[in-house]
Parts: sequence; structure tokens; C-alpha cells
Amino acid sequence: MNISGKTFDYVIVGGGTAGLALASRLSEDPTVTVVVLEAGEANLHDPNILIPAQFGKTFGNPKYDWAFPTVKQEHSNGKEYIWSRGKGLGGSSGLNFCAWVKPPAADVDAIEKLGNPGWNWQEYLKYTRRSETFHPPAQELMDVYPHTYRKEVHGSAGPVQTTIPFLFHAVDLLFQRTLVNKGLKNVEDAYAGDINGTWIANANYDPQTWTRSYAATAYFLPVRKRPNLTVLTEATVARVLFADATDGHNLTATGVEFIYKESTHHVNASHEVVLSAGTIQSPQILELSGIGRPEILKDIGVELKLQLDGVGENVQDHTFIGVSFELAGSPETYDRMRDPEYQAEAMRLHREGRGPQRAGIASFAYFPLAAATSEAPALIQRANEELSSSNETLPAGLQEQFDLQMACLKDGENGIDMEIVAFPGFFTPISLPEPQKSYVSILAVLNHPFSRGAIHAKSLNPFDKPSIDPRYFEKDFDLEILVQHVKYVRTMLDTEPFKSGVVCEIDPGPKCVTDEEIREYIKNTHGTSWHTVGSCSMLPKEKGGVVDPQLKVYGTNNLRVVDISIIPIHLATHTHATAYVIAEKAADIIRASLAKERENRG
Ligand SMILES: Cc1cc2nc3c(=O)[nH]c(=O)nc-3n(C[C@H](O)[C@H](O)[C@H](O)COP(=O)(O)OP(=O)(O)OC[C@H]3O[C@@H](n4cnc5c(N)ncnc54)[C@H](O)[C@@H]3O)c2cc1C
Repeated sequence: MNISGKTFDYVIVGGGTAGLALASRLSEDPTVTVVVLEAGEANLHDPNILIPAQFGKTFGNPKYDWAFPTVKQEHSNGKEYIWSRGKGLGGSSGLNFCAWVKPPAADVDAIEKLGNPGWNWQEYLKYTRRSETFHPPAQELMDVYPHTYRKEVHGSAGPVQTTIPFLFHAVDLLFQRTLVNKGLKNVEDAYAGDINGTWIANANYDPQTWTRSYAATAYFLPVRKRPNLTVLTEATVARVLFADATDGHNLTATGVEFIYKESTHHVNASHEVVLSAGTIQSPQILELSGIGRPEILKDIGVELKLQLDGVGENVQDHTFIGVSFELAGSPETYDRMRDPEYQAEAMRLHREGRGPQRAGIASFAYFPLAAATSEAPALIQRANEELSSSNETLPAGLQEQFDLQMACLKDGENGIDMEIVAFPGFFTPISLPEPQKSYVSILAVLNHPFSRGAIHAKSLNPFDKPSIDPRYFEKDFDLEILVQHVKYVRTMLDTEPFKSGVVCEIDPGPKCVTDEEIREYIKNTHGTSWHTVGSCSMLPKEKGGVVDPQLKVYGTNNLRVVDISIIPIHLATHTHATAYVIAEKAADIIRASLAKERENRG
């Protein structure tokens, strides 16, 4: 480690999804120097990461996973949760489920409507295409399932490799055909801004090797020898350092302090410091650096440098619930992986580029509440009443977010509030799967929660995990939406081919009938989808914003946040692809800022 005390143009905190993508793009310019400090290990060339379809294998292992505990959740029967988050190069892109999903255009446009010019669907499309190379599905897959796609919305030269994963087709066909028979449409290409209907998702797999394509392999490894790019792992950033602040002026970040092999060091930034530590740790680092709410900083004993009340607030998580069914005829599903012999054979086949280890989670459906239930108008009325009857004074700007969420709910044609995903295997936490049997678990996801949580530093110690309070179901309507999901999923049993393809429901099972019983099932078994956003929201400052549309922290000259924490209102999507969009756009913003600075200097 020979960087202590050295100066780089850009210091990036966190070598995760967005951090490595940004570092790779910025270091394309040989005249600038970039350093990335990552708290975790490198974890490169690691089969636990690279070989797909090993869902959850790295969870809870401190080599890969931060495993953050939440506080007790008052509205979920006092339960506490563990939130996995990737640690090491690639961050969460190294431990996620590789479902490559993008939001509907309207959700991205909502970000712009909240006061962020340039953060709209057209820009999203431009940057997401830059981030990926899409490989059309292999003929082997096309033969079974007729995939359709529109070439022009996919990237053809970006670092992240994407394709249709190998599928357990019996389940996919069961799911898709049933939903079409229930009135949903088959979406031609869900990457064009319209996700309303049912479709097969890509996975971020490289079809040459059938391995995970993630920030470390896609953005970092190909450029690791650049002389102007330095990446240091096992380096935990404790705080951002600032020049002595002169009253009334913006703060200037001069570098960061970090801990490496139990000693404290610093590096200097001659241009900018960028926080890419993710939704949970970017706000923690801001607070440890003296930026945030005065009462939080006082509690942890940090001198307030800049009051910014939005830090760690406006937190929104996608939570999900599963309904599992036993399948007739025991078709091939992930359930077979519980058999050590099958698994060994799957690994052997993978070495030859074949077999089920290439599988993904791919059958999705997104649709409006009105497509799920005839009670939608009454439910929406109830949501309205809940939001307007509350005596609490809403934080500044939250009403605007609620208005957009209500508009989405009311749009019975295209407003997406429901999501169900077919997991081909047993994935619910109450019953145990039986050997020789096959299952499908339909996972239902809350896309636009009204509840807002908070994430704050608990102490001055950067190794102390922050306090995480998602406040699940603080707004009861969030729970109601999940009840509607469960009821909708159960109606699939009345429709072919699900009707004859399924033997019976396993969880929650026949004892769970009334809405009240479904509510209890949800409260006792729901979990995070690991898509948390909002803790460093991009919003006008007076509306709770932490960063402006240039991703610059308000009140600073050269400190940005570039990760998924800046999303101010949740999207009906999984967030991996979006993290790259943020990084790609940030790279353009930072390059433009440097060009301007150089021009001014003459
Ligand atoms: C278990 C799981 C499954 C998921 N499944 C999917 C999926 O299938 N599809 C999908 O679209 N999305 C999925 N996601 C979400 C998606 O992966 C994330 O939203 C996205 O990767 C977040 O990127 P990020 O850059 O914001 O943060 P991260 O990728 O988490 O990067 C943050 C990095 O900062 C580092 N860091 C933190 N603090 C410090 C510090 N003090 N000093 C130095 N380094 C620090 C961390 O170690 C980490 O490497 C999943 C996420 C998880 C956790």
C-alpha cells in the first residue's frame, strides 16, 4: 500500500457497482488520476461469485456480505431483518441474483418531475445502452420459448454482458401463459420503457463463459493495468476531509481518511471526492464527515460542518412476499439442486458451458393494481384517506412524491404497482420442501412504498454498522398492496395452465384465508428485495435533497454521491442496471465539469 498521503484527481469511496463503473470511465482520460478505496477484499476470479444460479451462497459470509441488521419493525410484529449487501470489488453486483431489469419510462420521468432536469427515460436509455452488450438468445432457448426483442433499445458495445439465461421452461411457460390467459399482455421487449405485462428478463451473464458479468469483470478487470487507475481493497473510509471552512462558503473536500491494516491514512483529492459506498454507507460517511442532521451528529459526537437534513432520510425499500406451490409431474427446477449428485453434475456441466448452472430468475410480470382487482378504485380511495388523514407534518417535498405515486396508482392502464416473479423452486420460509418434489414460488414485490425509513450512523466508529429503520408498513396501504398481490397470485389457480400444472399451494396454505390472516402471513414472512434507495436523495435542497442533479452534495464544491442512494422515488424495477446508468451519467457530468474548469483556466 503506497498511496498514503498521495494525491489523485478523483478519490472514489467504494469499489462496488457504481464505484467501479465510474472509476473505469473517468480513467479513460489518461491525463487524470483515479483512486478507488474499497472496504472489502478483491474477491476476484472467485467461483462463488462467478458461477450463476448459486442464489444466496455468499449471504452472511463476511468475506462477501455486510449483512446489516435492521432495527425491530413495529409494523411487522417486531421482527428484525438482515439486509445483505455486497462487500469487495463489485459490491452488490457480485452477490445479487443477476436479474437484469429496467424501469418503466414513467418512473424515470418521475425523477425529473421532482426537480431533476436531465434525469428522464431518454437519458436513461442512452446511458443504459452505453453500459451493456446484449447477446440475443441462443437458438437452444429460442426453440423452446419465442423471445422477442427490439435491437435498438439494447447496448451492443458496453462492458456488462447480458443475455437470456438458461430457463426451467416448464415453470416459465406455466407462468407466462397463465398470465396471458388472465388478460396480461406479452411484452415484446421490456427494455423499451413499457414493462406492463409478462416477459422473460435477461441476466447479466456472459454467454461465452456463462459466468456473472458484474462491475469487477465488466468495468474493472479489462482496465486494471491503466497506470492512472489505482484500486486499494480492505481500505475502509472513515470520513471525508475538508479544507478549513470559511463562514458562508461551500465546503471543499481535500481527500479522505481511511483505515488500512489497522492504521489510519489519508489520500488527497485535487479535484473531487465521490461517495459510491451504496445506500447504507454513503449517508453514514457523510454523517461521520460532519454533514447531516444536527441532532444525529450531536448524538454521535461529530462536529457539524454542514446541516443537510435529508442525509439518511427518505429511505425506500422494495419488500417481497412469496407464495409457493407444488408442481404436478415434478418438472426440472432449482429444487433438484438440493440433491448433491445433481449439483455436482450441474457444476461439471457448467465447466463445459452447459447445464442448469446457467439458469436465472427470468419470468416477470408487472401490471397496474386495476388489472389485479376490481376493488382498485375503493383501495385507492383508502390510500388517499390514509395519506390525507395523517396528523403528522410531512417532511418537505414528500407530498410531491406521494402525488406522483398516487397518479401512478390511479393510472389503471399503465401505472405499474404490481410485480410478480416466478422463482422456479421452493423459496418460502414456513414449510420445508420435500425431496423428489418440484415447486414454483411466486414472489410479489412492493414497488412504490409510501412508508419512508431512515439510515443513520450510530457512532463515530466507521466499522459500526449504521442504524437501519425501513419502517415497513408504517403506511398501512403498503401492506394492503401486498395482500392484493397474494390474492391475485391465488387466482392463478383458477386459470390454465396453472390450474392443472399445480398440485396445491404450500405457503401460506389453506389455513390462511381471510385478509387478516394474509396480513399476518405477510408481516411474519416478508423480506427485503435489497433494492433500497433514497438515503442521499437527488432533490431540491429545500425538499429534503442531499445532492443536486449534478450529483453534488449541497453546500460543497467537489463532493458527489454516485450510487443507488440518490434515487429519490422508487422505481418499478430491480436496481442493478440503474446503478450503472447513474455511474455512466455521472462520468459525463464529471468530465464536463473538468473540461469547463480547464477552459476557465485557459
Ligand atoms: C442480495 C442482493 C440481491 C440483488 N438482486 C438483484 C437482482 O437480481 N437484480 C437487480 O437488478 N438488482 C439486484 N440487487 C440490487 C443491486 O445489486 C444494487 O442495487 C446495486 O448493485 C447497488 O449498487 P451501488 O453501487 O449503489 O452499491 P454497492 O454495489 O453495494 O457498492 C457499495 C460498495 O461500497 C463499499 N463500501 C461501503 N462502505 C465503505 C467504506 N466506508 N469504505 C470503503 N468502501 C466502502 C462496499 O463494500 C461496496 O463494495 C440485489 C442486491 C442484493 C444485495
